[in-house]
Amino acid sequence: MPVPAPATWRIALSVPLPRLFDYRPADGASTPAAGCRVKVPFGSRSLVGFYVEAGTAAPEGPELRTAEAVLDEVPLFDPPLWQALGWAAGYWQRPLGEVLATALPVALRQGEPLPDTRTAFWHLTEAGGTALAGLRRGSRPRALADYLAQGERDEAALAASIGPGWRDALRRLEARGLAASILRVPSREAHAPARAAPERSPEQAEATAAIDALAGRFAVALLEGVTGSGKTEVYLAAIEACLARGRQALVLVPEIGLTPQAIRRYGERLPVPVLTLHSGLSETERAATFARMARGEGRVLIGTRSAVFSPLPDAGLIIIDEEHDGSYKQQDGFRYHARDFALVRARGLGVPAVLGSATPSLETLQHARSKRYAWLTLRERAGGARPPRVRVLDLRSQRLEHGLSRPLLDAIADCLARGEQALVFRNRRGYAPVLLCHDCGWHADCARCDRPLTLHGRHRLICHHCGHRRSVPPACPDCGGLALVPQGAGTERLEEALAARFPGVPLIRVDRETTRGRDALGKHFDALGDAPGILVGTQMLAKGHDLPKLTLVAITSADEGLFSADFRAGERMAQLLVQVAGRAGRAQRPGEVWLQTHHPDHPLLQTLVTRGYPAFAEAELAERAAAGLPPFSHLALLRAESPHAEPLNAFLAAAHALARAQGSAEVAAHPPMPAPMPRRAGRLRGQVLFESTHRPALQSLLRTLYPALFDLPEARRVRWSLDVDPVDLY
Ligand SMILES: Nc1ncnc2c1ncn2[C@@H]1O[C@H](COP(=O)(O)OP(=O)(O)OP(=O)(O)O)[C@@H](O)[C@H]1O
Ligand SMILES: [Zn+2]
Repeated sequence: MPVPAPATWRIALSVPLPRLFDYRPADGASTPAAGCRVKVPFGSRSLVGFYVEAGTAAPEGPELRTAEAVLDEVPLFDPPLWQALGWAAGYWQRPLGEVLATALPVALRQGEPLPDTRTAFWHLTEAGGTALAGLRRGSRPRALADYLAQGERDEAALAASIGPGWRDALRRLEARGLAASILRVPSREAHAPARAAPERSPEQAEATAAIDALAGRFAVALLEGVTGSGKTEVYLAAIEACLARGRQALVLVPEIGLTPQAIRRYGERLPVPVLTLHSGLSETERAATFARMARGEGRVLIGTRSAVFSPLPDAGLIIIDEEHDGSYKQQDGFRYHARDFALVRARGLGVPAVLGSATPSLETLQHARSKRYAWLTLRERAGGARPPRVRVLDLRSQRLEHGLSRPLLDAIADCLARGEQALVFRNRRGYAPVLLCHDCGWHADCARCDRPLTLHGRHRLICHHCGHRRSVPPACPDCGGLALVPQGAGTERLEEALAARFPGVPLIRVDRETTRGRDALGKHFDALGDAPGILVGTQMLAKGHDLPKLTLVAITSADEGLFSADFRAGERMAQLLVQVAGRAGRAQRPGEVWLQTHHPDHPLLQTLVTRGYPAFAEAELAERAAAGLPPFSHLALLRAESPHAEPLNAFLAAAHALARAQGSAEVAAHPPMPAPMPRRAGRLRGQVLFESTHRPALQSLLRTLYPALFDLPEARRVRWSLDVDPVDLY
């Protein structure tokens, strides 16, 4: 008689292997629900994994180890989230355990319990009521007792009312038995918002009504509104309506967009506390936010990319602001796209999603054109502001002072004289992008990347690709000449030149060097205030900022991206130019945009300047359609790198052969190629591109190819990764 195969638990672990792991059930434990965390032995370690399903052990299989403990009674993932994450692992080709771990705050990933999210509420005890009159007038304990006599208060309210020293005073009352606290969940009752909404424009009202009409079912709306058109007002109105229906709202914003100013704006206008999730939070705070959302205590969550994994048990609405923004795509590990995953979640939850942008991605536009998305537009700026006037400055006939032309410098002088602010945009940090020998043409390259080193200050050369640093050589290493000259201008050089030209004028540089850490950007803006001054910086300045005194935007070079090999370079450049230009003249005073270029007749620039982003996007979509590029085809990119050519080529050839052997007529597997940047940090880089007009065909190929790649002996000798829907081909 055959022995019945022993039952096993199949566990997803966060290890780079595309499979589940079998364990014997933990002693005395009943079978957990799918998604519960389980502690299991793995090698010499103990790991936290996720129960997926029951299995049976193969009779001839290896001896199974026993699971150590089940950590959850109820899984941390609710069923729609669990399902969406399973889908994500399949779609973006990543081991389920890694995907599940990514979706959790680190503390929960490591097995901590869902944190207690109750708050201490303080009240006066009976003894406190009696003793109140005897407390010294004007003392802090007395003020505190008077305040508590009005009713129970949480600690935030005490801090706000009493000010510094409140905690000490409270401790003294507590020690004497005059005050006591209880822990409970803050009530969900709505309060009156601190600030009223402005009167909505007819366009804003129309968009709001259209979003409202989608409530209660899955639908996607593209809100295409020119810069400064008041998209945030539309989001706020939609969130209010969602809250009124008793539902939760999730708002995703780009990394740089979640400034304290933006958070305050939502907080002041909504009738509930707003939770946030961003890189500035501690792990404890992240876990608490997760718990608050999971328990339904949190009603509105605003966060960057990873907030898309938040539990939403009462979901009503998902908003993705600046949907075109590159920071929504995770560029390593589990390479998901938060916008796309947000839409998958909305579908699973049966709620509408709103994608907002002044410069929608071509993918999103194509969905709107083909009527899969509702298409809402705001054509006018809010509050009577006018669109900025754009001037193209032909650099071919101009002498440049450190990258700045005379007419531009004059315009900045006029702007300052009017008491207004100017923004000088250059998407290159450092002093100069190249250090050149004037005598022989030698230039300083990174020995590990074969790309020019960027000059920082006057003495340091830094590789922006691998971080390699060295000092400027005293003479040209090739010819011994002493004429080493910086070529081109980065933000540092512009700052120096502007400071020399406009002495005494407040000047603030905004780039990765000067703007690190939480709210560094907000501090820069505060320092500038409303006084006349100049901002000079990189794309950090392009996103969503609203500075009423800013009337002049100077784009010092519009030429990058015009001739790039990357098919998305034009789209990206157009988005960047329109967004940075959109910072000008957002309040009463009209704005002007100066665009310096050596290619004033370039069709891309011409279309953008004379007919705007929508016309540019139409033209670009037509070209993509003709060339069979996304969004009219779908890509997946297999990348690999190695210090040596032989293992790299062997792996790519084997992977390519494997794909060919699977033979899908609908998917093109292009032959192995060097990456657009063929060497980086001393490693050779290559890739195989898969392409299909039929997404399911591509997915079906990847489903078999991905696990098979792990089994290739060649795979062990290289670093490799698979990127589904890559946004850049580097
Ligand atoms: N109906 C309105 N009446 C008056 N002012 C408004 C109205 N709606 C929005 N505003 C103001 O207009 C400015 C621009 O609004 P908002 O920042 O929402 O624009 P946006 O569409 O998000 O722009 P961008 O895409 O450039 O970031 C803000 O200062 C906002 O307070
Ligand atoms: Zn380098």
